[in-house]
This record gives sequence, structure tokens and C-alpha cells, in this order.
Amino acid sequence: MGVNVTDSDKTQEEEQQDLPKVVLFRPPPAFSLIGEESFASNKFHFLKTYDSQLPLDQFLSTHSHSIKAILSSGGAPVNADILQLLPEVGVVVTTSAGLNQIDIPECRRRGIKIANSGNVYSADVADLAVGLLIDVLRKVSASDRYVRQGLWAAKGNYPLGSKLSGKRAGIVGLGNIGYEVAKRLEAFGCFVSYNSRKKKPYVSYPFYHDVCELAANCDALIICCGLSDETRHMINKQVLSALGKEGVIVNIGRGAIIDEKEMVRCLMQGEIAGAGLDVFENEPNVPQEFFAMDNVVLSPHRAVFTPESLKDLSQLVVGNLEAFLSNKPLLTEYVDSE
Ligand SMILES: O=CC(=O)O
Repeated sequence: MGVNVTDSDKTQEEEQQDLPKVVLFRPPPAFSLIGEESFASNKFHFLKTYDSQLPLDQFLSTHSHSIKAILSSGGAPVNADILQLLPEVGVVVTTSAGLNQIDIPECRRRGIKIANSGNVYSADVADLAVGLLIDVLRKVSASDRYVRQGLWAAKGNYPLGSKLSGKRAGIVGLGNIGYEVAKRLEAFGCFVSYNSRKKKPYVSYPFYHDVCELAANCDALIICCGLSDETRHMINKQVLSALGKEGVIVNIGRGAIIDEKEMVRCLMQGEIAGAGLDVFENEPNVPQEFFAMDNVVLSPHRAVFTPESLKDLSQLVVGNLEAFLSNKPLLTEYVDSE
């Protein structure tokens, strides 16, 4: 007489074996920041390539028929080489705001959907962009250092900063984040204009098709776009010189959107007035020249992270994966940006 194994007889491990697999190539920063358990579900099981001794291609080939989805985070590329080893994958869900690690055309070609982080980070990133701008203009961090070093008493007043209200703010990339930055700066009394791949029908801010022209017509350039072949080093010598001696740049997008060497040179030679930077070309390495510059405010790529936004992220990631696995529409399907 055969023995019937019912679901209740199965161990937790056996149950997990039966679940569709979601592969990860590196732990998303959110796992250590709010705990991996926040991303758990009884509808799927994570397979971590970084926990295996096997070479990546061997690991992926071994599990290729059970891997239905990829959970991607910044850094580890999801490219054609990886995707061709995973024929059953139908969705890439990302924990990052940026999508530059994903080969989007290859996903399109293979009919693989992409779920992005939607709006979960937009308010936090926009807040930090405005914070960096205020800090650079009003010298908040530099004045703090001055006071702590006892220089106020020893040397007298610190040089004046400049006013935010009334400034012309140029937003590069009017996606979710750029739009939140624009709304905030408008509320601070700034005159907002923008550059984007396409003019946005839902805003009345002046649109500049040419980023150089935008730079020439603003006091602060705020980089909010994603990194792509099109935007890599888009902020080059010409754009920085159009921004000019009184101009300030803020970058919360990706480091490589700005030609960093050129920006360092412009700052050293006083060709632009200051910078507020959350992202860098070669993170976590930051050009040493910045350390001595009081007109530069540095942040260690933290714009997206607050416990609140990470909690929203975990719900969104689980929601997207569960939706995909139940043939329901994704919560935040990426269609096109900016
Ligand atoms: O920069 C951070 C992100 O893209 O999530």
C-alpha cells in the first residue's frame, strides 16, 4: 500500500522547494537595513546565487526551470548573458530607484516585464536633493564645522550664504523624483524649468530640449534622471561652463551622469560655485579634492533610504512578485521613463 504525503506532512524546507523561485545576485541593501524577513512570502522562495559555491552560470543552469523571477538591486547586472540562462523568467523586480543595472531592451526582446520601485523613494530623494541645495547655498555643513572647530569665537563670523528663494532651478529629468523636487522648490519660491527626453504635458514649467540651454538659464542644476548610454557624462564641460561661476549643481541621480573629473576641475578653478552630491562615479570612492572644499556637500548615496521608504519598498516588492506569480497585473510596471 502506497503512502500518501499530504501538504501537512511536508517540512518547511520541502514546501519551499515546491515554491516558484526568485533569484538574487546580491543582497539588496534593504535586507540588512530592515531585515530580509520583511521580504518573505509564502508564494515564492528566494534563491541566492551569493550563497552558493557554484560558478554563477552553473548555479543558474541547475535551477533554470524553477526560477520564474529576478529580484534585482543596484550593482549586479541583469544582462543578456544572465537572461539567456533563465528561460522561465518573466519578470525583473528591482529594489532600486535606478534601472541602469538592467538591460531593458533585452528584457523587452524576451517579453520579460520590469517592476520598478514606483514612488516609494521619490519623496525621500526629493527631500535630500532640496536639503543638499540648501546646504550648499546656505553653507549649513561648512558653518557647522566652523562652529565645532571653535572658529566662530576665534575668527569671527562665517561668510554669508546665498538665498534659495528666487533662484532659477533647472531639473534634469522630470520623472517621479524630478517632479517631487520641482514641487518642493516651487514652494520655496524658486523658478523651476526642466530638461527631459520629452516635454511633459502635465506641467507648465518651461521646457528646455537642450540641457546646455537649461544650464545657461538657471542658478542651480538638479540632476534627477536615470543613467543610460544617453545620459552618461551628459553633464560635461560645456554644460558646466553654461551653468557658470554662480551656478550650483546637485546630483541625486547617478554619479556617471556628470563628468566627475571635469566637475572637480570646474570647482577647483571656481568655474561653478558649489555642488551637493549623493552619488559618485566610482562609489564608494570619492575624489579626494572634494574633502577640502567647503562649497561641496557630500552624502554617501543615501538619498533613497529611510526606514519608512524601505518598509513601503518591501510591501511593493512582495506585492509585485506575488502579482506576477498569480498572473495579475504588476503594481508598478515600468513602461517608459521621463
Ligand atoms: O540610488 C539608489 C537607487 O537607485 O535605489
